[in-house]
Amino acid sequence: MATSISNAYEDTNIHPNNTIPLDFGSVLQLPESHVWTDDDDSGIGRRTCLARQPGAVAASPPVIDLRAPDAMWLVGDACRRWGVFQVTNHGVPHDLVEDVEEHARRLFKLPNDQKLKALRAPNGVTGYGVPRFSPFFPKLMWHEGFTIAGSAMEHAKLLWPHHYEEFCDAMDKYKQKMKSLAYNILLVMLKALGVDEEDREKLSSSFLCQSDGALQLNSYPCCPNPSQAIGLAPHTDSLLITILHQNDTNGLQIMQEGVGWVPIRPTPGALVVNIGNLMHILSNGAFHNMYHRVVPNETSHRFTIGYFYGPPADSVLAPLPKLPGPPRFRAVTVKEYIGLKNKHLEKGLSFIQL
Ligand SMILES: C=C1C[C@]23C[C@H]1CC[C@H]2[C@@]12CCC[C@@](C)(C(=O)O1)[C@H]2[C@@H]3C(=O)O
Ligand SMILES: O=C(O)CCC(=O)C(=O)O
Ligand SMILES: [Fe+2]
Repeated sequence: MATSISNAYEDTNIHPNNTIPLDFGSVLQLPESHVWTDDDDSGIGRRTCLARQPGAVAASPPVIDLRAPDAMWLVGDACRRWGVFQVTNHGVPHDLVEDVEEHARRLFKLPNDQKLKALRAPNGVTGYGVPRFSPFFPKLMWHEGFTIAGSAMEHAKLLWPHHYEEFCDAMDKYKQKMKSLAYNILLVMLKALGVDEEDREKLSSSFLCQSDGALQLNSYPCCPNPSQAIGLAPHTDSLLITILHQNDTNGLQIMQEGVGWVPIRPTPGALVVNIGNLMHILSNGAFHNMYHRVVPNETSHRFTIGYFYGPPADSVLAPLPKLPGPPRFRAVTVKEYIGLKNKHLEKGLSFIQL
């Protein structure tokens, strides 16, 4: 039977995740379990920012109209320079995005004991819980999430026994829209890498047409002491690309070497697109492997919806042929790579470097 992207994540947890999210509504101050200090690898101490000339406008990743005539060039430049950009004119209906965000708010507003009924299994993918990579860190993140790999129905029934359909329908509709948008963005990226039509056809039939994605609903509640907390610890995403809707609350930051943490401010109607490890490998390192984190805030609840797009677990990935320079990575199956990432986190990539 054909594999899917979620097969790459099942049973690859080296560190089973038995932690449950804090009941955020019940705490008035930051619990010790959630206090991060400079050496907790949260990047909290890494506030290095070059002194900018007064009045200099800080550079930030571009907002690209996907229907603009020079979209392909802009996407390629952003992938090389930043590894992230925002897109408008993406074709995902605004009311669908709003509807999915409203369902996420409804889910996270449920009482803590109700949410825990849909807890993700320690070696599972779908369900409610702390970030999957939490076991790598000594402290807990100011975050609760709900992952949907495949159907959400089983877990949604636990949350809303009598009316789970509307949640599942909205998520399915959104996933379908994300899948076609991600496919189109991947084709633009391949063109930007100089891959000719014949090779694009081959890649499309070999793994792109079978690629799909998982949804991650993220909630970062208001935090009593945000300077000592972290919403999501610094990381890179593992798959090809991530497409992220963020509500109107800031929090996402990317690490720009030599500058420090650069905010990606929400642009109404835009979606954030970032390069994952598999796209970094496919581009032979040309597209930047974007390191990012989320910082919480005191007064506004941040919600985001991430769509993680990748090929089936048994797909073999390697740097595309005909790219300039010698290959920098060996061939790897998606399942093997995810296994390396789940065991070694960011060091996983070094195991396939040539
Ligand atoms: C399909 C995916 C992609 C996941 C796992 C699963 C669902 C949630 C994604 C994240 C989201 C938070 C960072 C990360 C590193 C994490 O721990 O969970 C991501 C991970 C990956 O990019 O590998
Ligand atoms: O919520 C955000 O702003 C970013 C989420 C993220 O990086 C992730 O889910 O991988
Ligand atoms: Fe991420």
